[in-house]
Amino acid sequence: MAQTSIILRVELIHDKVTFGDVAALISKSGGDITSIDVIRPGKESSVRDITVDVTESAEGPIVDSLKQHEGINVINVSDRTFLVHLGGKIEINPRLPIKNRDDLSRVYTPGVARICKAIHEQPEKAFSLSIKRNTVAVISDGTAVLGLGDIGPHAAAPVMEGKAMLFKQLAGVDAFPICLDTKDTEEIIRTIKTISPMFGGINLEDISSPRCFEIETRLINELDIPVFHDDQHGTAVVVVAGLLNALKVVNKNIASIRVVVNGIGAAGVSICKMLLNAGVTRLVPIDRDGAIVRGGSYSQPMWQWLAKQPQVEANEGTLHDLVQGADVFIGVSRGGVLGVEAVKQMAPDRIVFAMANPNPEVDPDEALPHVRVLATGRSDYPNQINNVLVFPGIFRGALDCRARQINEPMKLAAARAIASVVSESELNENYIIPSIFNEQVVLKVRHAVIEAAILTGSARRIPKDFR
Ligand SMILES: NC(=O)c1ccc[n+]([C@@H]2O[C@H](COP(=O)([O-])OP(=O)(O)OC[C@H]3O[C@@H](n4cnc5c(N)ncnc54)[C@H](O)[C@@H]3O)[C@@H](O)[C@H]2O)c1
Ligand SMILES: O=C(O)C[C@H](O)C(=O)O
Ligand SMILES: [Mg+2]
Repeated sequence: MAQTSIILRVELIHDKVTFGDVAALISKSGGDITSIDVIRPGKESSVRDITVDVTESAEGPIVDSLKQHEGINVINVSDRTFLVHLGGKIEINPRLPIKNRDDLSRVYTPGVARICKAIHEQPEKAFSLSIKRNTVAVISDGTAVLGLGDIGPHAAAPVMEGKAMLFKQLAGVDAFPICLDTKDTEEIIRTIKTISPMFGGINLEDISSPRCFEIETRLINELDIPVFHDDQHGTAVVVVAGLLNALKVVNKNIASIRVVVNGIGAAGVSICKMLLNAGVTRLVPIDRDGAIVRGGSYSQPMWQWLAKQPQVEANEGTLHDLVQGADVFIGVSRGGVLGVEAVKQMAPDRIVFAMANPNPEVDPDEALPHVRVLATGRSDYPNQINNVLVFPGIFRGALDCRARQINEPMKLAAARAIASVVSESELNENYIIPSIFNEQVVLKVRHAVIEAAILTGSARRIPKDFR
């Protein structure tokens, strides 16, 4: 259940109600008071702001119970999550002020014309004389937004703005959110190619499968800047990083574990591929109609590819049948599809990565007593496996070395770099993956990505610290 935080502004009539009564009502309806501010003290009545952590479903009952109580006047209810979204979360700022005519004639006509001509003569100068070198487009069509599904381009915007904030804060990358009002593969490809001149990289986001595979492959081939579908590869990189460390905690070898991946969409396909590259020998990919089995026949090219891999199991069945005896469950499907009873059927020292957002495949509180290592995509539990550990550092590295593409060796290097941020002595069940606020993450990912880009010939420039 999604957790939120609300601020209740209430007036208390003192001869009818005490603050203790208010606190009891809130707590009885499932709210957790985190702070209280007195806005207006008074003898007969007072006004307070009460900040309360609630699940979305508890918000209504709390407000109703307060309203129904004599002596409590609910003046306002504001949701802190809504408040931070008022007016959007990012803005564009000039890098220098225009203070006089002289400045004006340099940044604008006539001065700017010389810069235009220079770029016209040598197009690669766009990287040094425009925002291109540090700017990434975060592009979605709104069809697979978090685990919310096809909610359209307008509703997708807050996620893309959030990614842009993270790009800037964590890696200094200027990212611009773009939501396209089309689901047509060709139109998406054409549009992205058309707007690409301003950008040094393209981060595709929340585009549903299987269209995301063709869109990404075509753009990689047709553009000379890196194109990276975050939900595929960002997720796969962070999953592999987390799994490498989780296996150390439970003392199991990657070559001997049996791994169930549930949800073979954008994230699931890329995770399966990367797991095979990392050495998994027993893989059970499952989508909503059951397992994708070795030797099976599927219309989706990526599923057909999986059906040809020798490490993919041949047994048909549902998630609940096949999760029995598994060492690892990785969910990138939908909230709540794995009950805790199924978790109990897994092998001892089980590892569960329930990564559907915003609600994981299994309730973390229910699963925790029954697993050795649990990770989710959320920030309110330990072991947050989220692609935010990947995209800022990968693009920082790719932009700094002007990479043509973000290739497999660059992704693997990123996974190892993330895993390495957690030292052997720090590693434990609740700490398999570094915090996104750990500054080592972007630094190490950037470094590893540039090194791999240089070695594989993807880099078009050697950054100063590598010369
Ligand atoms: N934590 C992270 O960093 C992270 C990253 C990417 C995606 N995700 C989450 O993973 C989920 C999938 O994202 P995506 O971009 O791959 O979406 P997607 O739409 O490309 O893929 C989802 C897949 O799950 C399948 N599915 C749906 N219900 C299922 C069920 N009951 N059992 C098995 N499979 C089922 C769909 O058929 C589809 O193939 C979302 O909830 C998303 O928020 C998390
Ligand atoms: O946006 C996130 O938090 C992770 C991921 O990109 C997702 O789509 O769920
Ligand atoms: Mg996403």
